[in-house]
Amino acid sequence: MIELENVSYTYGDGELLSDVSLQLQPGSFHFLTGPSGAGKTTLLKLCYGALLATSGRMTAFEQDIARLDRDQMALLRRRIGVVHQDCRFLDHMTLAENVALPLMVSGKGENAQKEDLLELLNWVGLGTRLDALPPELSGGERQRAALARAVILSPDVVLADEPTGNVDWEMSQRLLRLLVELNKMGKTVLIATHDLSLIRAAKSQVQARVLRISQRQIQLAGADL
Ligand SMILES: Nc1ncnc2c1ncn2[C@@H]1O[C@H](COP(=O)(O)OP(=O)(O)OP(=O)(O)O)[C@@H](O)[C@H]1O
Repeated sequence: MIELENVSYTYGDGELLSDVSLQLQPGSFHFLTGPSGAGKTTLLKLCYGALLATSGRMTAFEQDIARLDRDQMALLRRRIGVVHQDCRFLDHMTLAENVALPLMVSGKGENAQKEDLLELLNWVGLGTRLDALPPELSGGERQRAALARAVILSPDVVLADEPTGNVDWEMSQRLLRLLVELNKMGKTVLIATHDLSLIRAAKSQVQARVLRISQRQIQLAGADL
């Protein structure tokens, strides 16, 4: 579904990822871990085409990401939902409007059903917060809204960058359950996190592969987490 073949990435002052190969199979669940600055966010950006590999080949849905034109890239982005580390809401728009934004941008806003939006917001437990403005939301509410926005276009793949950053343990478990639920619906899920206790907690809920970025390489983490 998403494949990296001998991918390297350099920001300018040295190579961050070196000759990395990885496959995300349809319906799989992955954690991506590693120390701060190891390149987790960068790897996610390569997966959804926000960055292009310095060398090597990135494939998504059997298409070479580097060869996509603007329209093809837009279609790719619809098939990959991203929960960004910093959530990135527009503060003058309500929670419901923010979550619905991808529908508007993709031209699906006209046909969108209010009931579907409400169902999605109920699913993340925000059905009563539709009119709240982003600055009024708690950290956990923001993260759940970001998750709802990431999946509103029914993507095949969900990439979540530290989705449980800045929330307490109970909320991180709630977010994890939502991501596991998405995976059980057939979506491929990749979570970048430095929170090893989250990974341990997931073990009883889902069969997940744990990848670790270390010294510019990606390794499969052992059972010693
Ligand atoms: N746009 C950029 N230009 C130059 N360097 C960058 C840029 N973005 C990230 N970096 C650097 O690349 C390295 C990896 O950053 P990245 O955000 O991918 O790591 P990360 O593993 O996600 O870190 P964290 O866990 O702290 O979020 C860092 O040293 C960072 O400073």
